Amino acid sequence: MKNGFGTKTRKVAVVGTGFVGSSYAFALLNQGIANELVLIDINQEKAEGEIRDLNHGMPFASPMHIWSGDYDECKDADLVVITAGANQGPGETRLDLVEKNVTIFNKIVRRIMDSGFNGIILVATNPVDILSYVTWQASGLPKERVIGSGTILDTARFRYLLSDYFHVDPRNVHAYIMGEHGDTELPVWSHAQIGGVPIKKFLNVENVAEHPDMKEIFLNTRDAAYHIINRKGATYYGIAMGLVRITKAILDNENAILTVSALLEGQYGVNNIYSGVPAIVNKDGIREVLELELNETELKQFQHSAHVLKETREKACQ
Ligand SMILES: NC(=O)C1=CN([C@@H]2O[C@H](COP(=O)(O)OP(=O)(O)OC[C@H]3O[C@@H](n4cnc5c(N)ncnc54)[C@H](O)[C@@H]3O)[C@@H](O)[C@H]2O)C=CC1
Ligand SMILES: CC(=O)C(=O)O
Repeated sequence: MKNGFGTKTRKVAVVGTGFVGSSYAFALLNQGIANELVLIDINQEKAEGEIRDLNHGMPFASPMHIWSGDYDECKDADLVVITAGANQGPGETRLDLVEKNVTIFNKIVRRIMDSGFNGIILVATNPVDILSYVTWQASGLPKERVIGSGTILDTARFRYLLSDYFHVDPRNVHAYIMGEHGDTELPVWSHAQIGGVPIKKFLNVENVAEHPDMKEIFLNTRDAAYHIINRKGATYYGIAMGLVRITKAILDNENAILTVSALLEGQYGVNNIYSGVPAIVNKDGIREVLELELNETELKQFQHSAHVLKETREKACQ
């Protein structure tokens, strides 16, 4: 479909215009990735305020039509990004949010689907792996078209901290965080490399996982959200940029490899769980989950993480 700018419409709807949703909208506008953006929130005044503020930046950005609306606006969206729901207070884990946010999601997803929507849903609300599963179930969409932001942010934090330690551009650091976006996530040291050179060669050690500096880097990655929430109450810029990265991979049909939350059906010995894994993302959503050869410790950690996600989901959804 053509829009008023004479270009193909790339329409994104955001449900939830709090810290994460509004930062995502701002990053999307700055990067000129979509040309139609609709913001939906239970607090319509908040969504309207964000629209006005974003629109005043338009003379400095690529043309984009931004407005606030209701769920019927999802009907012809290419992508709906859900960032609505409760966030963590100091000391709260992501899994502590599960009951509140499952209840909210059941309502939101029904309203999105009632609009006639038939695109891709990207979930960011926590606990993101469990809510991605709930969205997949409640929407009836194929698994490829329900994506969680997974460990995209954790992987970015990890790459940044490693780049800072080794004094190398983070774009040249290739290392994944997998599993739950949360306390049971794991660093995949066995495949971590910088410009093609394994990190163990840089450190001149056999077991990177036992290196004290690498242990500290992983802990600072895993606990980054707690460190930020204790200082400023919430995290939003990093995830907003991660969500834009996934959006670009979808709208530009990039076949990009990103650590997102995907439904696992036997990969890594795990079934019927959404969890953070490297996957190929394109216009159809998740094209393929990559199955890395994890070492024994990593595989056990990944399966433990999946077990915790499954138990939490079953308790919350019974
Ligand atoms: N996946 C990730 O890496 C990250 C996820 N998050 C998660 O994102 C979520 C949002 O966080 P913030 O934006 O900081 O929270 P926030 O409280 O600033 O915003 C939440 C928004 O959701 C709206 N909302 C609540 N119930 C709704 C409903 N039924 N329908 C429509 N809108 C509704 C609220 O009015 C509010 O505007 C949280 O669950 C947080 O934990 C935050 C950072 C990173
Ligand atoms: C809040 C959250 O999930 C994060 O910053 O990782």
